[in-house]
Amino acid sequence: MLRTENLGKTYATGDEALKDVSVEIGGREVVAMIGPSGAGKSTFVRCINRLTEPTAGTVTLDGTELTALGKKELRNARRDIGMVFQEYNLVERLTVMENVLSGRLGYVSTWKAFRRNFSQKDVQRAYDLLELVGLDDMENKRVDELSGGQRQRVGIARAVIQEPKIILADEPTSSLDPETSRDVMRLLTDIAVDRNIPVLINIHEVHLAEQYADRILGLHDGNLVFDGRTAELTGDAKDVIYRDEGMPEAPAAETAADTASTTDKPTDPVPVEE
Ligand SMILES: Nc1ncnc2c1ncn2[C@@H]1O[C@H](COP(=O)(O)OP(=O)(O)OP(=O)(O)O)[C@@H](O)[C@H]1O
Repeated sequence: MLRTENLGKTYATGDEALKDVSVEIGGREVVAMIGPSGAGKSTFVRCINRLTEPTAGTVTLDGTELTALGKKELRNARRDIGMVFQEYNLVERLTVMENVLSGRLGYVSTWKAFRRNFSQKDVQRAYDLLELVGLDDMENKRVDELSGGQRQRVGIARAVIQEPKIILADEPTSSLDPETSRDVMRLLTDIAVDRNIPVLINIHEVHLAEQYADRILGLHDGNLVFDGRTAELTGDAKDVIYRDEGMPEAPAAETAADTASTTDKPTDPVPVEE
């Protein structure tokens, strides 16, 4: 269970990006955080694992108060949080397998990691995950040879191999085309169920949040102005979240036929030019 209490962030510039945000996220729910540009979505996600240091409030994961930890303890605690990034954050010149295994680095000794000496169990886990994300037989490809969707799948496999207690995804679909975005969202929702962990996704596209999330958090100007089941996200609720800003439009290609296959298995991603 992840709990934030009165979480706040004021940047050195004086920007109050997050104000008193208190939420609990647990079970295997998929939670989408939506809101206009600059509402504080990335700040919230990054404050959870202290990639950005909060300036107020607390973050607790399964009883451990992350905001109270020293550097070394925090490094250990971060193993419990799988991160998926907008720009993938992979090591481009390494292979798919090496990138996935790097998710285990927190678990192997520095010496072993230096020699890239992973246990057979970890290697088998990586193979299983590559199959899960639809990248079997691609383990020896260099990441810079992959499409955007394939890279994001590597990023997801790297997060899952940590065996985290929660996955945080910071704009995981922003660099992807609509079809690949849906594949990635479907994969993240499948992982929540299969691994029995919650997934928090910070996302611009409201239609994807509505299609895939169980619960929506709405931020406006650093304030949590909506926290409810996806079905409760009415037009009025969207007006509160997006007041004065305008809601991002769904892409024109987003038709009923496009969305009908959401329960299918993920298909191969469409290559994306980067
Ligand atoms: N490093 C920083 N230093 C100063 N201000 C920052 C910093 N990062 C973010 N901000 C400010 O904090 C506020 C929230 O930014 P944040 O990136 O969290 O919003 P967001 O909802 O994720 O936006 P977007 O959807 O455009 O990515 C904005 O006003 C932004 O300008």
